[in-house]
Amino acid sequence: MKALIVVESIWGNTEAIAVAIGAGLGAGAEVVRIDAAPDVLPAGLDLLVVGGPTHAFSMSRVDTRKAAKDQGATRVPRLGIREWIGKLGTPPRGTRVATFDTRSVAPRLPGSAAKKAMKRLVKLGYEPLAAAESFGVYGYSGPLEEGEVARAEQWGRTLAGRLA
Ligand SMILES: Cc1cc2nc3c(=O)[nH]c(=O)nc-3n(C[C@H](O)[C@H](O)[C@H](O)COP(=O)(O)O)c2cc1C
Repeated sequence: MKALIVVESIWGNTEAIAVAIGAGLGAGAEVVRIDAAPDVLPAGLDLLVVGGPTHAFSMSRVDTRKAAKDQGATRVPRLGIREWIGKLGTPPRGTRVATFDTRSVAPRLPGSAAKKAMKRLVKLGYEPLAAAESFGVYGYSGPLEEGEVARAEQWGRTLAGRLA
């Protein structure tokens, strides 16, 4: 099984979820930060997993990442999953996809980057392996809601089970 997990993260919460999903997926899963994500996907990929923070009800944009910087974030990626997905072409037939996001649970804000990402990826020709999934963080910078790392690892195991 070959899986690539591409993650955008500003304060590290979404990245921690990505690492846990990778552990759940098991051997053959690789986590890559958005800044280092390849524009052309590796050959023989069984599963692409894409995750990012929910910003303004959707995937981040230049202005929302700037807003994060203005709030003191120091590790703001130069591009987000929205722009990265925009560079992807049609995948080989049968390439599966899963998407996840983090979003604020206190205060509880609406929106899901994962749902928007899934819509774009399905339009490109990826086949969904699971419904878009969300994980909770407190406020903008976190930490993650209790139990979310374990739930992410379990979600990774579920994905691996569906691929088998
Ligand atoms: C500019 C901005 C807009 C945000 N908008 C939303 C939102 O619409 N809905 C939501 O649930 N969370 C929102 N958040 C909270 C983010 O989802 C939260 O910062 C993110 O999950 C943290 O993940 P990270 O540490 O990986 O960056 C927003 C955060 C920022 C900085």
